[in-house]
Amino acid sequence: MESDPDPNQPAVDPAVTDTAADIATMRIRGAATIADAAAAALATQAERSTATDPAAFERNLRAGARELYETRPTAVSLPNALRYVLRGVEGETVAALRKSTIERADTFRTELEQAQSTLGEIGANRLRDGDVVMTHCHSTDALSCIEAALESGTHIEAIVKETRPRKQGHITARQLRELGVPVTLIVDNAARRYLDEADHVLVGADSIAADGSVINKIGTSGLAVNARERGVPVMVAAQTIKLHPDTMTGHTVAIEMRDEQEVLSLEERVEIESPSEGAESRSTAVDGNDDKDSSQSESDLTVENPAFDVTPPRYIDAIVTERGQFPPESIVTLMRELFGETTAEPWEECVCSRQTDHH
Ligand SMILES: O=P(O)(O)OC[C@H]1O[C@H](OP(=O)(O)O)[C@H](O)[C@@H]1O
Repeated sequence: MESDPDPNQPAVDPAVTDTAADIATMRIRGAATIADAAAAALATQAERSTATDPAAFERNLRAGARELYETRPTAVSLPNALRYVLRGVEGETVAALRKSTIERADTFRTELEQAQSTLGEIGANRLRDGDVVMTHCHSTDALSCIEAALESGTHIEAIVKETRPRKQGHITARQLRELGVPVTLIVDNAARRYLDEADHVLVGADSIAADGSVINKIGTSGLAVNARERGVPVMVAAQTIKLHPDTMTGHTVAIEMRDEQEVLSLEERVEIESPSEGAESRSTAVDGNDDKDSSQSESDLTVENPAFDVTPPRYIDAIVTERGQFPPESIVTLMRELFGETTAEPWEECVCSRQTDHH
């Protein structure tokens, strides 16, 4: 086994860096899936760490956790997963620390899967035979409710919102069709019209704040307001790993702003800004020509691409978790029970950090 080249600068394993890149670029996406991948990456970091002493091992692990944490800011399942794993790291030797990290990550992943399936069974109780469910984005927690309903013989149909700009609605449509659910795919702007045909709005969550606000894919809040106006109940399917502990102490949830090119390609930007310049300027822009890049930065055409929005609790009928169904206003009691007063950053949680503090 190689020795650690520089124990003061622990190397993050390339597989962890790859997972972080996949999360940042959304090849790995969805709050629960991100949490699962982050826990798996920490186990990989532990498994492959070349550290020869406990302090170096701990630095390795914390560096990996930090790299994963810094990928996307909104889904709290990511820091909650890192915190869960790091809290279970214990032992006096590298071998013991490694073993406990891997076991803790495995436990986390198993519990995540179990929580989703329990949540699904609870959520399915809200769905009646023949109900039509309108979905937004793609949520494995929301789909778990539909899957459980189908398993108990309940017939469900779905109206699936496309979900611009990344069209995660296509993933939802594909998975629902695989389950045999009749699907009507609509553009986001058609949602209010089709609410007349829906019995439920069913969405997931990236984070849930202490006041019961739900942070989910951009467009959720408008959908919920329209659903309230049309008398369609809004159900949020969210494992407790989506509860955001920092909001108990007054912090707000950061809303991720993503790249403008998810909304407007460079070519489309040129079409808007200089339609008369024709194909030549389009191709230089697409090639990433430096002059074009600098003119873009000086442009007065601004594209904003927030990935999430906040739905106030008054527009939500129920938050369904693996611990039961809650009115949004009462979710804080569950948060206190589960998290206590936790506010530390996930990489500060590692038990062995106490050892490095003395150095
Ligand atoms: O954990 P599950 O229920 O799978 O997904 C929860 C939420 O994560 C997704 O975010 P993104 O597509 O990663 O930006 C959507 O906002 C979805 O509702």
